[in-house]
Amino acid sequence: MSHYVALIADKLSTAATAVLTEDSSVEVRHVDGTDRPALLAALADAHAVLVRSATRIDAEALAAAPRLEVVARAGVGLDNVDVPAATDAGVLVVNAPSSNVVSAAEHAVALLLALARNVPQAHGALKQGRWARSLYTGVELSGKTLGVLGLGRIGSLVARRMAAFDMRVVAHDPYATEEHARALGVRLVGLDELLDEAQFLTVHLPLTDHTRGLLGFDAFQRVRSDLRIVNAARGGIIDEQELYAALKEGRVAGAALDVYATEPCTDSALFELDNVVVTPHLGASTPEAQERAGTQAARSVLDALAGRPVPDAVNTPANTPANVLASAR
Ligand SMILES: NC(=O)c1ccc[n+]([C@@H]2O[C@H](COP(=O)([O-])OP(=O)(O)OC[C@H]3O[C@@H](n4cnc5c(N)ncnc54)[C@H](O)[C@@H]3O)[C@@H](O)[C@H]2O)c1
Ligand SMILES: O=C(O)CC[C@@H](O)C(=O)O
Repeated sequence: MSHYVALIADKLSTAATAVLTEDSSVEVRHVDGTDRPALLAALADAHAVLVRSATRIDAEALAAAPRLEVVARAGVGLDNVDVPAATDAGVLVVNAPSSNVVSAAEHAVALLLALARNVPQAHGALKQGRWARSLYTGVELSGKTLGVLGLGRIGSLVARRMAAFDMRVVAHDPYATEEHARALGVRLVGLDELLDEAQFLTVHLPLTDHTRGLLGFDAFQRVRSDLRIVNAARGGIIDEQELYAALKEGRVAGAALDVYATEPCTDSALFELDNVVVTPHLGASTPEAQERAGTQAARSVLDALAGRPVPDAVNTPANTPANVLASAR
């Protein structure tokens, strides 16, 4: 009888382990994927590895994993997995594309509201005994223009929610259809128009070679000075030094960030600015999202190891799950 090792390299919901152990041929092992030597050693025996966003599965990790058949990302973003290298190695990559999108969208909305009304700053001041009412005057959302950069799953959920606040929502996404945008009450615009018009801007792009640094010097030169930016997608999409300069010089009014170019991030010049609200990559951190992400990733692992079709496989169609697994065995 086959024996498979499924390596859990980031903290996943216990429901993920429960799903994996439904199959008696699967042995679950754990490793701290941020401990690189430990990860590389543990990968030597692994047939499957399950990660969130902290563990990097790159060419070096794949080379250390001769038995690997599937990498499962318990979440959306795949910037920590080298998908082309996995495909070359005959390793299937899957994610859980809808598992945490509601949590991520709700967190972006929370950041937007916190930013508009200075909630964290006022909360901090009052807890220190300062009744700072005039210092923390906010702005209304109603009637303001929200720019949504990336009208995919999360961007669309945020657009729908913010339209209910009577915001005028425009979006830039070269792959979104007019029909989809119209159904959300959103107007599709070019990137320059979005940057010119937005009073709030929320980023919902994947981090790729095309989106890295997309919001940098040029973008911050053309935006309105009352712009408030929310980024709950990926840190590298915004150039942090350029954002800092724009905030410091009053070319941008505020920013709320959940994600950073390098994580964990505990020491950033941005943290010194009073018009910056920050959270430590919490977008997907709800029990609801984690249970869905963990169980969906685990089910995909079981499907892959059993040679069944894997609906959430990302390195297809050139490498169908069957072909990828056949070449890996
Ligand atoms: N903070 C968190 O915890 C958290 C949680 C989930 C997802 N995320 C991040 O959010 C990202 C978006 O997630 P999603 O589920 O909405 O993904 P998605 O694939 O559904 O949507 C991304 C959208 O971006 C568009 N896009 C791609 N390149 C673009 C470009 N250059 N300009 C404009 N639009 C472009 C795509 O057409 C797509 O519609 C993920 O890739 C992930 O990195 C973060
Ligand atoms: O694993 C996490 O908690 C973050 C996941 C999130 O950034 C994603 O891309 O799905």
